[in-house]
Amino acid sequence: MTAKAPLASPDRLAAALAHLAETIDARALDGDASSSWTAKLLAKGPDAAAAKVAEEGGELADAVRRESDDRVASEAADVIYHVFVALRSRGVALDAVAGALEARQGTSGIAEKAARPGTE
Ligand SMILES: N=c1c2ncn([C@@H]3O[C@H](COP(=O)(O)OP(=O)(O)OP(=O)(O)O)[C@@H](O)[C@H]3O)c2ncn1[C@@H]1O[C@H](COP(=O)(O)O)[C@@H](O)[C@H]1O
Repeated sequence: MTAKAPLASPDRLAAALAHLAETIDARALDGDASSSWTAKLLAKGPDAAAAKVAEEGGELADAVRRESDDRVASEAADVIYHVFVALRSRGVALDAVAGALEARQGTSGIAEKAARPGTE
């Protein structure tokens, strides 16, 4: 595992994510598909949003494997944007995602997996 800097400014990331979520919400309400990628994607529905999540996820994986740090950050931003659009297209509130993350806080992934029914 490489020893890179941890998240140095969580407030900056939180602010960027909140701004992105608000922009996507605004586009969902009155975006114009001829001038807004978000509105165009939302108009196509959840299947199109899902396809972009899968495509961008693959591009991020490729970047993690063999591209520069800048490319990894850029592809991660693409994934986050398209995940937000996909959630909006399904009408799944970001609060629900926050709740899922909060529920996992303090529980090791290894402990969670071991506690699943049928896991020995
Ligand atoms: N963060 C993003 C963002 N990330 C990626 N994209 C767009 O997502 C599209 C698909 O990205 P790709 O890299 O797959 O582009 P591509 O390979 O040419 O696309 P394909 O031909 O493969 O479909 C491109 O048009 C990108 O510009 C984004 N579009 C918008 N945002 C944010 O959403 C805001 C509102 O954007 P509009 O809705 O377009 O006004 C923007 O100000 C940004 O903050």
